[in-house]
Amino acid sequence: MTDTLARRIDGKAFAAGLRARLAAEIPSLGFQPGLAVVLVGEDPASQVYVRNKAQQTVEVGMRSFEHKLPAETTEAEVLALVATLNADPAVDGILVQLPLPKHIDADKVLLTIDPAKDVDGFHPVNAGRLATGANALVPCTPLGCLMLLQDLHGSLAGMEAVIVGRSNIVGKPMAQLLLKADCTVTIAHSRSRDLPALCRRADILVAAVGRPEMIRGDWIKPGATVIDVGINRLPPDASGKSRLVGDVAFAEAETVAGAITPVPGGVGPMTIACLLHNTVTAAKARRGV
Ligand SMILES: NC(=O)C1=CN([C@@H]2O[C@H](COP(=O)(O)OP(=O)(O)OC[C@H]3O[C@@H](n4cnc5c(N)ncnc54)[C@H](OP(=O)(O)O)[C@@H]3O)[C@@H](O)[C@H]2O)C=CC1
Ligand SMILES: Nc1nc(=O)c2c([nH]1)NC[C@@H]1CN(c3ccc(C(=O)N[C@@H](CCC(=O)O)C(=O)O)cc3)C=[N+]21
Repeated sequence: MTDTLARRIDGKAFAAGLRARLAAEIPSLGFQPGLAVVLVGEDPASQVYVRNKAQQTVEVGMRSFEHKLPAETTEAEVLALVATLNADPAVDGILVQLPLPKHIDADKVLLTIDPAKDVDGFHPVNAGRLATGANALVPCTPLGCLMLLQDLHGSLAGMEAVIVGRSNIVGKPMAQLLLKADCTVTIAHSRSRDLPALCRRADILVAAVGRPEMIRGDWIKPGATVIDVGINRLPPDASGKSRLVGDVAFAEAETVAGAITPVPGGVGPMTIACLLHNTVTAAKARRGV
């Protein structure tokens, strides 16, 4: 423990700045980038998230195309919609909200998205490009984490980074980005031995597990930078309020860490801002600007 609390990394403010820079750039492009979001089913959390995305898309001056389909939609219908969006010249970015209902093969849907419009960066072509150091559309959440880290530290060269979680959406692309930024990278997962000891090596600790407050204060090296990707909604307490917490026990961690992202207000807002950023990048590349 140290006497001072960790610096809180304000992802919400950084994301607002990023959106303001996009809003300033878009009028000079000579065309209006368009983002299509596909939502299958009625999951209330996804509906809120998709509404936020659509609102922020319009606020920065882009076109938003929302496709809300009922939960019973067939896989063939989703594939046909993606094909239509691939062919639509007004659409620069396509995002299919995950998770999809169980009867739809998500990998098959992601493979159908034109890699040039894959603003989530989930298509294997973009994952392969990122892994080999080529120009890629990079998954939004890890891209947002990298921006926060570079804003705080400048160069990350030589730093020990430990990422807990190895999903294709967060953990793996985060590792690729930190490796590219010259960190020494360790990826931990559910089969890792002595996770607390692994975490204590980290100058940069990224938590992307999906387990509320799993990472404790005494797993953190004093002064380390902690990036908490986890978004976990706890069941309502006695007063009926449900609370959002990360994968890190924040109150403990902030007495040890040098800097830490809060939940909410940390990584989450960066994900949406990076989605808009990727849409502008994809639009410029496709239209040869
Ligand atoms: N802020 C944002 O914008 C976003 C937040 N999220 C949040 O981030 C979190 C992670 O998401 P995502 O990557 O999609 O999740 P996944 O469930 O796809 O992956 C979780 C990873 O954590 C690992 N894991 C699970 N339990 C343990 C454990 N006890 N010890 C060590 N590792 C463990 C798993 O290991 P294994 O591979 O061995 O099973 C897996 O690699 C979630 O809370 C999600 O809601 C996700 C996307 C965007
Ligand atoms: N194809 C696809 N791409 C995604 O990027 C994707 C997805 N599917 N499915 C779901 C996850 C989750 N995700 C979040 C994004 C922003 C916040 C966010 O803005 N959070 C705010 C507020 C959250 C709240 O109050 O509910 C915050 O952390 O401050 C959260 C979660 C993107 N995901």
